[in-house]
Amino acid sequence: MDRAFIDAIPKAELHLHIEGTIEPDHAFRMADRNGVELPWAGARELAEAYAFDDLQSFLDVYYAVTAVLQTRDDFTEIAESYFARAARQGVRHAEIFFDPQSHTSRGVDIAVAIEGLWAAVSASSERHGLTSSLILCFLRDRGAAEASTILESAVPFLDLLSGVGLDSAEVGHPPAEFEGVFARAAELGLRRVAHAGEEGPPEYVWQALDALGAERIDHGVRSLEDPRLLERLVREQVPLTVCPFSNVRLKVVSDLVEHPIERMLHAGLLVSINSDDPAYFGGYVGDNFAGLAQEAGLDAGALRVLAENSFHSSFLDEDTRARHLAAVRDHFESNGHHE
Ligand code: HPA
Ligand SMILES: [Zn+2]
Repeated sequence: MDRAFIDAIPKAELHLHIEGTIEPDHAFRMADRNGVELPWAGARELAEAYAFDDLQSFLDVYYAVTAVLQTRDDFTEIAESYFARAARQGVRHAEIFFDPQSHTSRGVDIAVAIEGLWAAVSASSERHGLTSSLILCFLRDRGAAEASTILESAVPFLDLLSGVGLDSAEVGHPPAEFEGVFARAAELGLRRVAHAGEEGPPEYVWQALDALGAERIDHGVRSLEDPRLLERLVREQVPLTVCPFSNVRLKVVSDLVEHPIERMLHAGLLVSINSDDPAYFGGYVGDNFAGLAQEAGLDAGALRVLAENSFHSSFLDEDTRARHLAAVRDHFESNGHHE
């Protein structure tokens, strides 16, 4: 399969942290413009810091770089750059995460983040040919009380949000602690997703489903360790948004060849492929698809199912989903990759 064919597969991206799309050179351009001192000498030194041992070692760099984001335009600009790159790799719909606490904790108002991102989201269809929406994530290591405060501060912007999520350092911060916050989010009409089973145990996936009412699990790769959980995820067709490059870079798996994505597909799980933090983990969603094809040997049939799953896992309405699924079918059939 050639790269152009892979990039042209219509895809939805459902696990993408917008703060994880700031490329090193862009970070330094914004830092210079805003008079922010980054703790690296330049873009090359920053890129060299992208050798991670685990989730926490990545998060330390990721939060440090968010300091460059100061104005509405900065937020608009990073979302614009992401949409431009994503569109070139076949993304037709993106449900993007943002971490407001990483901004409010530095004195940047939540309105700056949401309004800045919204300017790009609301224009993404016209400018980049892809639809998009915003999912507000709570930083689980900052606790439930702060999550409640941030959720209430987002209420004036409810129309600009599609859902809430849960991210940041997983181990030691079980989903059940956020039961009340997620219940309130549901009451506000927001969709619910949660990171679970990345570094944390299968028990956290159970909690995300049962205590939080999560409609999608972000990562969830450790679910394979629990046969009862696996059976439930298959039976209920709970979407798992898997991020292969991220899993390799954060040492959740040793390399792409060892990645369990094919096992997950064969088990009947509703898995999709996503880039997580593409500026940090070696590539965007098309790069993840291409990596799996080249290194892990995934064939056209597998890539097709993964692309279809991305739309099945999205919060798009039925008609829109059906339109995207027809585009996936046309892509494979008109290019001679019949199953
Ligand atoms: O992969 C992730 N896991 C948890 N928190 C995150 N914040 C950005 N990326 C991640
Ligand atoms: Zn993530």
